Amino acid sequence: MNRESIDTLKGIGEKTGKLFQKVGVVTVEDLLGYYPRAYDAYEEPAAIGELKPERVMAVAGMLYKTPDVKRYSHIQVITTTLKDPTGTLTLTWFNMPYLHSTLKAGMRAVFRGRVVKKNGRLTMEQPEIFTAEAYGQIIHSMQPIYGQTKGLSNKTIVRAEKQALEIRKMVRDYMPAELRKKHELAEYNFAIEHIHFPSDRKELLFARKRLVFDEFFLFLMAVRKLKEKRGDKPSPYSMKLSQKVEDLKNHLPYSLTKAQEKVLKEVYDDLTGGRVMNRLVQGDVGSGKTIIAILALLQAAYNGCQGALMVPTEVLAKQHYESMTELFAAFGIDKTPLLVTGSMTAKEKRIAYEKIASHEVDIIIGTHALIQEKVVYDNLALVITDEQHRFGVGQREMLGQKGEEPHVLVMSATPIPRTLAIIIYGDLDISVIDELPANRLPIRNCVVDTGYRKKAYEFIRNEVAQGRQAYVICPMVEASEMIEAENVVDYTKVLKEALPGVAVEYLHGKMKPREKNKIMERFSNGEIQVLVSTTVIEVGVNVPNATVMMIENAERFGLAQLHQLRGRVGRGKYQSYCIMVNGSDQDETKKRLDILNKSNDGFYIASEDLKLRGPGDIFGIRQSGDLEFKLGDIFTDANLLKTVSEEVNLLLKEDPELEKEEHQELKNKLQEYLEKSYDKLNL
Ligand SMILES: Nc1ncnc2c1ncn2[C@@H]1O[C@H](COP(=O)(O)OP(=O)(O)OP(=O)(O)O)[C@@H](O)[C@H]1O
Repeated sequence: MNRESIDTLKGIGEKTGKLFQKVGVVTVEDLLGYYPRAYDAYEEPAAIGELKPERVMAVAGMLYKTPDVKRYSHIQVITTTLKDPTGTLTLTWFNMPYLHSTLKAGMRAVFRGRVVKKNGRLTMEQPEIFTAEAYGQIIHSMQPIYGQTKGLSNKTIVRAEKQALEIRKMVRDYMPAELRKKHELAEYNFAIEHIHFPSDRKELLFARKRLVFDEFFLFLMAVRKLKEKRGDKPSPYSMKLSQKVEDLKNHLPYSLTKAQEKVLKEVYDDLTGGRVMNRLVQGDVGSGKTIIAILALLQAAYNGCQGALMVPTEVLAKQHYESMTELFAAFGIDKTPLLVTGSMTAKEKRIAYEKIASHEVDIIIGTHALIQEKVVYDNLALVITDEQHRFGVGQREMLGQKGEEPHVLVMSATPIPRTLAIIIYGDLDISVIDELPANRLPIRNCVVDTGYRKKAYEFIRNEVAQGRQAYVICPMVEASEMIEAENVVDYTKVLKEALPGVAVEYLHGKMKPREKNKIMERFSNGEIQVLVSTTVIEVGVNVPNATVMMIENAERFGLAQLHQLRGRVGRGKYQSYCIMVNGSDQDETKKRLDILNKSNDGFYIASEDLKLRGPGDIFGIRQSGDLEFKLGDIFTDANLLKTVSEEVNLLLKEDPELEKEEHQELKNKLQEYLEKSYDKLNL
C-alpha cells in the first residue's frame, strides 16, 4: 500500500503526479516522507500599530474602502484599506479577480499575510481572509508548509498528505523497544502523522525528535557497516611516489602552505602504505584542497593506475578539467584528463567510456555520470569526491565498488567541529587544512541596506576599471508575484543600464548545462566582467580575478551558504570585498549577518550561528542542509547525534550482524535505507 503510486489518491491526476515527481515524490511512502519545510502558527491577531515588516502576521479590523482594481500588463492588483484604532493598513492581492465582489467597505474580518514595507509604508500582501469565528477555530494550531514547485500549491500537498495518512498501512516500529523507552521516543507511525499535522509545538518536537533519531541512527549504522567493509584493508595499489609529481609541486606558481604539505603527506602515506585509503580532507573555502587532489591523481597516474574526481556540478567538473589541462600542458605532464558529464551526447559518452575502458586516459573528471554502470575502469586506484553536496554514504560505497578496493579521498569545506566530524565521517580518517595561503588579504565585508546600491555599483565599476571582476547574487531566477526578492533576469537589465560599457551577464540553474558552461567559461576568461547569478556558483567556483561579491537579499540565505558564496572571492592576491545587502529590518537578521561581517572563518561562523539560534532551534535556516538529513541538523541536534552514535556503538557491539530476533525489523530497514541511497544516484 505504501509503495503504491500517489496517483491512487483522489485529486492526483497525471499532471499533479508529474509535479510531485519534480519534488521527488512518487509513492505514498515518499509523500509521507516529504516533511514540511516549516510550520505556520496561527497566532492572535495583532493591532495594526504592532505589525512588523517581513513577517507573516494576522490583523483584525474593518475595511473602510471599497477595493480598487488596477491592471499592469499581465498582473491585476486589488488594493483596499483596513482600519483599527491603532492605524490603517493597505491590503494587496495579485491576480485574484473574484475578491472584487467579496470585499466590501464595512466588512469585518481577520486578514493574514506577509507584511512588507513599500515606500516607507506597511502593506500586507496576498492575505488570507477569515471570519472571526473561523480564525478562532484554527488559532494556535500549527499548519504545515511544504516545499512547493510552480503549479503545486501547499493546499494540494496538504490534501494529499491527509489522504496518504488515512490510507497508509501502519508499519511495525523497527526501533528496538528498549531504545525507544530509554530515549523517550515517539512511536514511528505516531511520529509520521504528527510531523505533518502537530496540534501544538510540543507534539511537533516529540515527533521530530523521533524522526531525527531515526535519520541519525540509520545513517550511522550505514557508516559503521561501510567502515567494516572498507576499513583497514590491504590495498592492491601500493604506490611509489613519482619524482615527476614532486617536480610539478616544486614548480607551481606558489608554494604549498604548511597545512597543505601536512595533508599531502598524510595522503601520500596512505597511497604508499599498503592499506586502502579512506580519508576526508576538510578545509575552509579557498584553502587549496584542489591541488592536493590533483597531485594525488597524478601519483596514481604515474603508477600506471586510473584516478577519478567526482564533483557535484557540471560547471565545476568543467572548471577542474580545464585548469588541470592547462596545468599539465604548462609543465609537460603527459597524463591526459578526460571530462564525463551528464549533458554529453550518447555518442560523446560512448567514446569517453571507450577511452576509459582502454586506459587511454588516466584521470577522469565528472559528475554523477562517473558512477553509472556503463563506465568500466581499468585499474581504478583512486576515487576523489567533493562532498559539498549530495554525495552520501551510499554513494561513497558505490564509487568504492567501481574498482577493486580503490583508495577513497573525500573533500569537504563544511566546517564541522572535529568531535562531530569523527561521528559523521566515522568510516574515514580526517585531515584538516587549517590555514589559508599566505598571499591572501582578508576579505573586507559590509552589511548595507538597499539604499546603498548606487554606491555599490560605483564600487564595482571601479574594480572592473582596474581589471577585476564581480559577482552579484540574487535569490530568484525570475520575477515572482508572491515573493519580494531580487531576481537574476531583471537585475541584469538594471545593472546593464547602471554600468554602461561593462559586460554584464547572468547565470542560473534553470539554464541548459551547455549555456551555463559557456557563461562560466566567458567569466573565467574575463570576457564577462560582472556575473549576476543565483546560488549555482556557490560551490567550488574558482575565478581568482573576481574581487567583489555582492549578495542581494542576504537575509534569505543561511550563514553557511553566505560563507560559501563569499568564498568565491578572496581567492587570489587581490584585495576582495563582500557586500551583503540586507533587505529586511529585523533585528535577528542584522545579528546573523553581523557574524559574517566580523569574521571570515567558517568554523567561527558555524559556532556563533549556533549560539545565536540555540540548540533545538528547529525553525531557523538550516546550517547543514547539505548533509543528507531531511530533518536533522548536525549543529543544533549535536547532542542527539552524539547520543545516537553511542547507541549505535552499543548495539553493534552486542549484535554486530543484527541477528537477534528483536533486531530483524531494523536489519530490513537498514537494507532498505542503503538501497534507497543507491537509488538516488539514478534519478
Ligand atoms: N599554497 C597556495 N598559495 C597560493 N595560492 C594557492 C595555494 N593553494 C591553492 N592556491 C590557489 O587558491 C585558489 C583556491 O584553491 P582551491 O580551488 O583548491 O580551493 P578549495 O579549497 O577547493 O576551496 P572551495 O572549497 O571554495 O572550492 C586557487 O586559485 C588555487 O590555485
